[in-house]
Amino acid sequence: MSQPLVIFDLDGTLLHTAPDLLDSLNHTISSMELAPVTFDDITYLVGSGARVMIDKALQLRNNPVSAEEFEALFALFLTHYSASMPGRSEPYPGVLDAMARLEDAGYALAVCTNKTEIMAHRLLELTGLMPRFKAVTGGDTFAVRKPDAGHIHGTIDMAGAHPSLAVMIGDSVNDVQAAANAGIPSIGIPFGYSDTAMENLGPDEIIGHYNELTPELVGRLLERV
Ligand SMILES: O=C(O)COP(=O)(O)O
Ligand SMILES: [Mg+2]
Repeated sequence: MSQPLVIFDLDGTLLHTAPDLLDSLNHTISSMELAPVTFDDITYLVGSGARVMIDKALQLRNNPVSAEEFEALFALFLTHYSASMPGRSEPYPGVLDAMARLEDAGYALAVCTNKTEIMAHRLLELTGLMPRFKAVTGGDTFAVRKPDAGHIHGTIDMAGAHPSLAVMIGDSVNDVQAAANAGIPSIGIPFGYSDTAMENLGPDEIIGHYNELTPELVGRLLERV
């Protein structure tokens, strides 16, 4: 029997990355002389990967660009973001203890993020967290990404786990929806980057702090499946 698996989203769930994402995004759009976006825009901008984030920022500033210009902006973002890592990004309060509790209880851990795979790996390497995860998949690892069930199922496969013994933890509609599409339970955290209140997204559980993320809670969710 495979190990039960707890899958974390990355931006806004495992790590508070918004200040660094914002810096790199503003560096990127300033190349087009566009006014910076603000921290309040983050809940709208983050959650579907850097391409969507840049696209939404351009829409906010009413500044459509050609496909070629867009690729140049995306490259500029990746270069700046990669060079700035780990920047000010840090784990949310209590998440490292929660990970340790789950590991001690026999759970394996994985990350399923819409960040590009190379950025997710680099950030987790630089924060020292990479060795903790059986699999880390990004928005470009497979042909599909969250909210598509295939992203979750691909992550579970890579971790050597089984969908009947996996739980997803995330901060946005993409996470809750991907879990529902994949037929696995979800835990929503309300302190990340979502422009819809977590209780309206319908996860199986909501935790207000990582001290509520216990092996007992995950075990209960898995029994319910
Ligand atoms: O960076 C993003 O837009 C999405 O990242 P997440 O899936 O880890 O929340
Ligand atoms: Mg997120």
